[in-house]
Amino acid sequence: MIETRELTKTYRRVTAIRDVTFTATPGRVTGLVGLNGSGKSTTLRILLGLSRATRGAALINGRRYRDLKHPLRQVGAVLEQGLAHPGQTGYTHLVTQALLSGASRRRVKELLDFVGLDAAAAKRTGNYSLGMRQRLAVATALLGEPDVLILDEAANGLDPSGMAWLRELLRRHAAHGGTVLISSHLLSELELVADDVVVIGQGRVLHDGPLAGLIGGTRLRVRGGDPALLWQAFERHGAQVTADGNVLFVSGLTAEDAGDLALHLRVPLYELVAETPHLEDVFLNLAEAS
Ligand SMILES: Nc1ncnc2c1ncn2[C@@H]1O[C@H](COP(=O)(O)OP(=O)(O)OP(=O)(O)O)[C@@H](O)[C@H]1O
Repeated sequence: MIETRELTKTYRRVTAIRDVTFTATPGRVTGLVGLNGSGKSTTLRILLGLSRATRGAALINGRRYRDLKHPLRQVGAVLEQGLAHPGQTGYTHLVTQALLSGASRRRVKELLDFVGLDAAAAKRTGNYSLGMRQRLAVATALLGEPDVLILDEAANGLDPSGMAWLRELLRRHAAHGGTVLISSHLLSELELVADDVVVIGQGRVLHDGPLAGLIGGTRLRVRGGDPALLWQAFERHGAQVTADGNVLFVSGLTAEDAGDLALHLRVPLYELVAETPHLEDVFLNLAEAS
């Protein structure tokens, strides 16, 4: 479980975050989304004890990071700037980190295989691609088998198959009861993995809740032979209807019901599409409204 309460961080004249309050619950993937400079890294760095809050609380499993008894076994973190020394091989880096978290060499080997770096384990990390460095960072985070995972822009540099791999890993971690908090400025990345979303804009929480609630309901886009007749029939069925020329936008009705009604009226349909608003648009609206 991750909790922040009225978390505020001020750098001289800049307030990076103000009164940021949210919870990331076990068993779910929580996405922290915001434009560049909105305060995501600041929030995550405070949670991980890398920066001090000016005010408020940042708790992991009910404690501040510095008060955790076995931090590396409770929290795994993937931060934007990789921690591996470029002269070290992937294997040496993991073995060194394993000593800190009390993990065995067998676990190191398992993880190299798990993140797909088996073949590159003997290469220096300085020669790794960005995607390989991200995979190594994920392996490092998993060393201590922590239940809480915190990832800052972890999908950066991953190709589509790497992204799919990371999504699957995070979903599986949550399915086993783990807590996952992942930040991104790309909403499309989180849309496929997050159960809950915390939207942050200019250091403030703009939305906190299930992803489905943020996206809102699906609406239908309907184009047919007699728009006025369709409009009346849809409204009689309790739907809300708006129009743009001959195209009707209908909410509160399933595509099946709309199709059946049109058939009953013998009005031909040329287009019947269920549209889900894109998260990017929802976010831009929230950011503009703030
Ligand atoms: N050490 C610092 N000194 C002064 N201002 C800072 C410092 N760190 C961050 N800030 C400011 O705080 C605000 C939030 O920055 P932060 O890095 O948390 O945003 P972010 O959402 O993670 O952005 P990005 O996606 O670009 O990493 C920005 O205005 C940034 O310039």
